[in-house]
Amino acid sequence: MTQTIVIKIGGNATNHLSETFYQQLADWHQAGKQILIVHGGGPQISEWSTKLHLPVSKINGIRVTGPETLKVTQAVLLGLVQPLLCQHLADHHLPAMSLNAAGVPAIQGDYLDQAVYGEVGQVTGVNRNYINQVLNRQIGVCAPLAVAENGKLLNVNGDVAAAGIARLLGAEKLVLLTDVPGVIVADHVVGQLTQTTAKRLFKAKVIKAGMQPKITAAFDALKNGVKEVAITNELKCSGTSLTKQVAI
Ligand SMILES: Nc1ncnc2c1ncn2[C@@H]1O[C@H](COP(=O)(O)OP(=O)(O)O)[C@@H](O)[C@H]1O
Ligand SMILES: CC(=O)N[C@@H](CCC(=O)OP(=O)(O)O)C(=O)O
Repeated sequence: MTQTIVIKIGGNATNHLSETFYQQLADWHQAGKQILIVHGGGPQISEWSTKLHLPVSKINGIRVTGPETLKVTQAVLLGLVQPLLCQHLADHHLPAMSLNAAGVPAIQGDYLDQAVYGEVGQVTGVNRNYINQVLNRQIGVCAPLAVAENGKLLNVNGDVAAAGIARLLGAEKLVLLTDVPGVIVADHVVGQLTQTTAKRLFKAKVIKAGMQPKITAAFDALKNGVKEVAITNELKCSGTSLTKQVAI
Protein backbone atom coordinates (compact mmCIF):
# COMPACT_ATOMS: atom_id res chain seq x y z
CA MET A 1 0.00 0.00 0.00
CA THR A 2 1.21 3.52 -0.80
CA GLN A 3 2.46 5.29 2.28
CA THR A 4 1.21 8.75 3.11
CA ILE A 5 3.21 11.42 4.90
CA VAL A 6 1.44 14.50 6.25
CA ILE A 7 3.62 17.53 6.95
CA LYS A 8 2.26 20.55 8.78
CA ILE A 9 4.27 23.71 8.18
CA GLY A 10 3.67 26.51 10.66
CA GLY A 11 3.22 30.07 9.41
CA ASN A 12 6.65 31.08 10.73
CA ALA A 13 8.35 28.03 9.24
CA THR A 14 6.93 28.63 5.73
CA ASN A 15 9.40 31.50 5.30
CA HIS A 16 12.44 29.54 6.48
CA LEU A 17 12.33 26.22 4.68
CA SER A 18 15.80 24.73 4.23
CA GLU A 19 17.34 23.09 1.18
CA THR A 20 17.31 19.78 3.12
CA PHE A 21 13.53 20.17 3.46
CA TYR A 22 13.07 20.35 -0.32
CA GLN A 23 15.58 17.54 -0.85
CA GLN A 24 13.73 15.27 1.59
CA LEU A 25 10.42 16.02 -0.16
CA ALA A 26 12.02 15.20 -3.53
CA ASP A 27 13.40 11.91 -2.15
CA TRP A 28 10.03 10.88 -0.70
CA HIS A 29 8.19 11.88 -3.88
CA GLN A 30 10.71 9.95 -5.97
CA ALA A 31 10.27 6.91 -3.71
CA GLY A 32 6.52 6.96 -4.46
CA LYS A 33 5.28 8.22 -1.10
CA GLN A 34 2.11 10.29 -1.04
CA ILE A 35 2.87 13.70 0.46
CA LEU A 36 0.33 16.14 1.83
CA ILE A 37 1.41 19.51 3.21
CA VAL A 38 -0.95 21.37 5.53
CA HIS A 39 0.25 24.91 6.00
CA GLY A 40 -0.48 27.40 8.77
CA GLY A 41 -0.26 31.15 8.57
CA GLY A 42 -1.16 32.22 12.10
CA PRO A 43 1.37 35.08 12.37
CA GLN A 44 0.32 36.40 8.94
CA ILE A 45 -3.40 36.26 9.91
CA SER A 46 -2.64 38.16 13.13
CA GLU A 47 -0.60 40.76 11.22
CA TRP A 48 -3.38 41.42 8.70
CA SER A 49 -6.10 41.40 11.37
CA THR A 50 -4.18 44.09 13.25
CA LYS A 51 -3.71 46.13 10.06
CA LEU A 52 -7.46 45.92 9.51
CA HIS A 53 -8.20 46.86 13.15
CA LEU A 54 -9.76 43.49 13.94
CA PRO A 55 -9.23 41.94 17.39
CA VAL A 56 -6.58 39.21 17.71
CA SER A 57 -7.58 36.74 20.39
CA LYS A 58 -6.53 33.14 21.01
CA ILE A 59 -7.68 30.70 23.65
CA ASN A 60 -5.19 27.89 24.31
CA GLY A 61 -3.59 28.57 20.92
CA ILE A 62 -6.92 28.51 19.00
CA ARG A 63 -7.96 31.75 17.28
CA VAL A 64 -11.32 33.22 18.23
CA THR A 65 -12.72 33.79 14.73
CA GLY A 66 -15.57 36.20 14.09
CA PRO A 67 -17.08 36.46 10.57
CA GLU A 68 -14.70 39.29 9.56
CA THR A 69 -11.64 37.47 10.89
CA LEU A 70 -12.75 34.40 8.94
CA LYS A 71 -12.64 36.45 5.73
CA VAL A 72 -9.15 37.72 6.59
CA THR A 73 -8.06 34.15 7.41
CA GLN A 74 -9.35 32.88 4.06
CA ALA A 75 -7.73 35.75 2.15
CA VAL A 76 -4.37 35.44 3.91
CA LEU A 77 -4.12 31.65 3.74
CA LEU A 78 -5.34 31.23 0.16
CA GLY A 79 -4.16 34.54 -1.25
CA LEU A 80 -0.77 35.04 0.38
CA VAL A 81 0.65 32.07 2.30
CA GLN A 82 -0.35 29.23 0.00
CA PRO A 83 0.73 30.80 -3.33
CA LEU A 84 4.13 31.65 -1.84
CA LEU A 85 4.60 28.11 -0.55
CA CYS A 86 3.55 26.65 -3.92
CA GLN A 87 6.01 29.00 -5.62
CA HIS A 88 8.84 27.79 -3.33
CA LEU A 89 7.93 24.18 -4.19
CA ALA A 90 7.81 24.95 -7.91
CA ASP A 91 11.20 26.71 -7.68
CA HIS A 92 12.54 23.40 -6.36
CA HIS A 93 10.90 21.43 -9.21
CA LEU A 94 8.36 19.84 -6.86
CA PRO A 95 4.91 19.41 -8.44
CA ALA A 96 2.47 21.05 -6.02
CA MET A 97 -1.33 21.10 -6.23
CA SER A 98 -3.73 23.02 -3.99
CA LEU A 99 -6.43 20.99 -2.28
CA ASN A 100 -8.54 24.07 -1.54
CA ALA A 101 -10.06 24.44 -4.99
CA ALA A 102 -13.55 25.90 -4.76
CA GLY A 103 -16.31 23.38 -5.40
CA VAL A 104 -14.29 20.35 -4.29
CA PRO A 105 -14.21 20.47 -0.48
CA ALA A 106 -11.30 18.21 0.47
CA ILE A 107 -11.77 18.73 4.21
CA GLN A 108 -15.11 18.50 5.96
CA GLY A 109 -15.61 19.96 9.40
CA ASP A 110 -17.92 20.82 12.22
CA TYR A 111 -17.97 23.70 14.71
CA LEU A 112 -15.57 23.23 17.62
CA ASP A 113 -17.60 25.36 20.04
CA GLN A 114 -19.28 28.26 18.27
CA ALA A 115 -20.17 30.10 21.48
CA VAL A 116 -16.50 30.21 22.52
CA TYR A 117 -14.48 30.27 19.29
CA GLY A 118 -16.92 31.46 16.61
CA GLU A 119 -16.29 30.20 13.07
CA VAL A 120 -13.74 27.59 14.14
CA GLY A 121 -13.91 23.96 13.17
CA GLN A 122 -12.53 20.52 13.74
CA VAL A 123 -12.02 17.97 10.98
CA THR A 124 -14.78 15.40 10.63
CA GLY A 125 -14.07 13.96 7.20
CA VAL A 126 -11.86 14.04 4.11
CA ASN A 127 -12.64 13.58 0.44
CA ARG A 128 -10.40 10.54 0.20
CA ASN A 129 -10.88 9.80 -3.50
CA TYR A 130 -10.09 13.34 -4.56
CA ILE A 131 -7.08 13.60 -2.22
CA ASN A 132 -5.71 10.24 -3.39
CA GLN A 133 -6.10 11.25 -7.03
CA VAL A 134 -4.00 14.35 -6.39
CA LEU A 135 -1.43 12.66 -4.17
CA ASN A 136 -0.83 9.86 -6.66
CA ARG A 137 0.86 12.41 -8.91
CA GLN A 138 1.53 15.60 -7.01
CA ILE A 139 2.35 16.99 -3.60
CA GLY A 140 -0.93 18.16 -2.08
CA VAL A 141 -0.96 21.59 -0.42
CA CYS A 142 -3.83 22.37 1.90
CA ALA A 143 -4.82 25.36 4.04
CA PRO A 144 -6.53 24.48 7.34
CA LEU A 145 -10.01 25.45 6.21
CA ALA A 146 -12.87 22.99 6.43
CA VAL A 147 -16.34 23.09 4.94
CA ALA A 148 -19.27 22.48 7.31
CA GLU A 149 -22.42 20.57 6.38
CA ASN A 150 -24.24 23.89 5.92
CA GLY A 151 -21.60 24.84 3.32
CA LYS A 152 -19.91 27.43 5.54
CA LEU A 153 -16.16 27.71 5.77
CA LEU A 154 -14.52 27.05 9.14
CA ASN A 155 -11.10 28.11 10.39
CA VAL A 156 -9.24 25.09 11.79
CA ASN A 157 -6.02 25.30 13.75
CA GLY A 158 -3.29 24.03 11.42
CA ASP A 159 -1.99 21.38 13.79
CA VAL A 160 -5.51 20.14 14.54
CA ALA A 161 -6.24 20.01 10.80
CA ALA A 162 -3.03 18.15 9.97
CA ALA A 163 -3.56 15.60 12.74
CA GLY A 164 -7.20 15.05 11.74
CA ILE A 165 -6.30 14.60 8.07
CA ALA A 166 -3.40 12.26 8.93
CA ARG A 167 -5.74 10.16 11.08
CA LEU A 168 -8.48 9.99 8.44
CA LEU A 169 -6.02 9.16 5.63
CA GLY A 170 -4.31 6.50 7.76
CA ALA A 171 -0.96 8.24 7.29
CA GLU A 172 2.20 6.45 8.34
CA LYS A 173 3.87 9.66 9.46
CA LEU A 174 2.90 13.14 10.69
CA VAL A 175 5.56 15.81 10.97
CA LEU A 176 4.69 19.09 12.66
CA LEU A 177 7.32 21.46 11.30
CA THR A 178 7.64 24.58 13.42
CA ASP A 179 10.04 27.33 14.46
CA VAL A 180 11.54 25.42 17.42
CA PRO A 181 13.54 22.17 17.26
CA GLY A 182 11.00 20.30 19.38
CA VAL A 183 9.36 20.48 22.79
CA ILE A 184 11.76 22.36 25.03
CA VAL A 185 12.04 21.72 28.76
CA ALA A 186 14.72 23.48 30.79
CA ASP A 187 16.52 24.60 27.60
CA HIS A 188 16.71 21.06 26.19
CA VAL A 189 14.72 19.42 23.43
CA VAL A 190 12.82 16.40 24.77
CA GLY A 191 13.61 13.44 22.46
CA GLN A 192 10.59 11.33 23.39
CA LEU A 193 7.37 12.54 24.94
CA THR A 194 4.57 10.49 26.48
CA GLN A 195 1.09 11.87 27.08
CA THR A 196 1.50 11.63 30.87
CA THR A 197 4.63 13.79 30.74
CA ALA A 198 2.91 16.19 28.35
CA LYS A 199 -0.03 16.60 30.76
CA ARG A 200 2.40 17.35 33.60
CA LEU A 201 4.20 19.93 31.45
CA PHE A 202 0.85 21.54 30.50
CA LYS A 203 -0.04 21.85 34.20
CA ALA A 204 3.36 23.32 35.04
CA LYS A 205 2.91 25.79 32.13
CA VAL A 206 6.14 24.60 30.54
CA ILE A 207 4.14 23.79 27.40
CA LYS A 208 2.22 26.90 26.46
CA ALA A 209 0.52 28.86 23.68
CA GLY A 210 0.72 27.31 20.17
CA MET A 211 2.58 24.27 21.49
CA GLN A 212 -0.59 23.19 23.34
CA PRO A 213 -2.88 22.42 20.36
CA LYS A 214 0.16 20.99 18.57
CA ILE A 215 0.78 18.38 21.25
CA THR A 216 -2.90 17.60 21.85
CA ALA A 217 -3.41 17.13 18.11
CA ALA A 218 -0.24 15.07 17.80
CA PHE A 219 -1.34 12.61 20.49
CA ASP A 220 -4.77 12.41 18.90
CA ALA A 221 -3.11 11.30 15.64
CA LEU A 222 -0.83 8.82 17.43
CA LYS A 223 -3.73 7.24 19.33
CA ASN A 224 -5.73 6.94 16.13
CA GLY A 225 -3.34 4.94 14.03
CA VAL A 226 -0.67 7.34 12.74
CA LYS A 227 2.52 5.39 13.40
CA GLU A 228 5.08 8.18 13.74
CA VAL A 229 4.47 11.70 14.98
CA ALA A 230 7.25 14.25 15.38
CA ILE A 231 7.56 17.93 16.26
CA THR A 232 10.68 19.46 14.73
CA ASN A 233 12.14 22.33 12.71
CA GLU A 234 13.90 20.06 10.18
CA LEU A 235 12.44 17.10 8.27
CA LYS A 236 15.70 15.19 8.66
CA CYS A 237 15.82 15.64 12.48
CA SER A 238 13.26 13.83 14.57
CA GLY A 239 13.11 16.62 17.19
CA THR A 240 10.51 15.44 19.69
CA SER A 241 8.92 12.08 18.86
CA LEU A 242 5.64 11.37 20.55
CA THR A 243 5.40 7.93 22.05
CA LYS A 244 2.54 5.80 23.29
CA GLN A 245 2.44 5.01 26.98
CA VAL A 246 4.41 1.87 27.82
CA ALA A 247 2.15 -0.53 29.73
CA ILE A 248 3.59 -1.57 33.10
N1 LIG B 1 7.72 23.86 25.93
C1 LIG B 1 7.79 24.45 24.74
N2 LIG B 1 8.73 24.05 23.85
C2 LIG B 1 8.84 24.66 22.64
N3 LIG B 1 8.04 25.67 22.23
C3 LIG B 1 7.07 26.10 23.07
C4 LIG B 1 6.89 25.49 24.35
N4 LIG B 1 5.85 26.12 24.97
C5 LIG B 1 5.40 27.05 24.12
N5 LIG B 1 6.12 27.04 22.98
C6 LIG B 1 5.90 27.96 21.86
O1 LIG B 1 5.25 27.28 20.82
C7 LIG B 1 5.68 27.88 19.59
C8 LIG B 1 5.29 26.96 18.44
O2 LIG B 1 3.89 27.02 18.27
P1 LIG B 1 3.28 28.00 17.16
O3 LIG B 1 3.78 29.39 17.36
O4 LIG B 1 1.81 27.79 17.14
O5 LIG B 1 3.98 27.43 15.89
P2 LIG B 1 3.46 27.08 14.44
O6 LIG B 1 3.12 28.40 13.81
O7 LIG B 1 4.63 26.41 13.83
O8 LIG B 1 2.27 26.17 14.59
C9 LIG B 1 7.15 28.10 19.80
O9 LIG B 1 7.67 29.08 18.94
C10 LIG B 1 7.20 28.54 21.25
O10 LIG B 1 7.11 29.93 21.37
C1 LIG C 1 -8.57 28.18 14.57
C2 LIG C 1 -7.14 28.57 14.39
O1 LIG C 1 -6.45 28.83 15.36
N1 LIG C 1 -6.69 28.64 13.13
C3 LIG C 1 -5.38 29.07 12.79
C4 LIG C 1 -5.06 28.64 11.37
C5 LIG C 1 -3.65 28.96 10.95
C6 LIG C 1 -2.63 28.24 11.80
O2 LIG C 1 -2.87 27.33 12.55
O3 LIG C 1 -1.35 28.74 11.61
P1 LIG C 1 -0.03 28.36 12.40
O4 LIG C 1 0.19 26.91 12.21
O5 LIG C 1 0.99 29.21 11.74
O6 LIG C 1 -0.22 28.73 13.85
C7 LIG C 1 -5.27 30.61 12.92
O7 LIG C 1 -6.24 31.29 12.62
O8 LIG C 1 -4.19 31.08 13.29
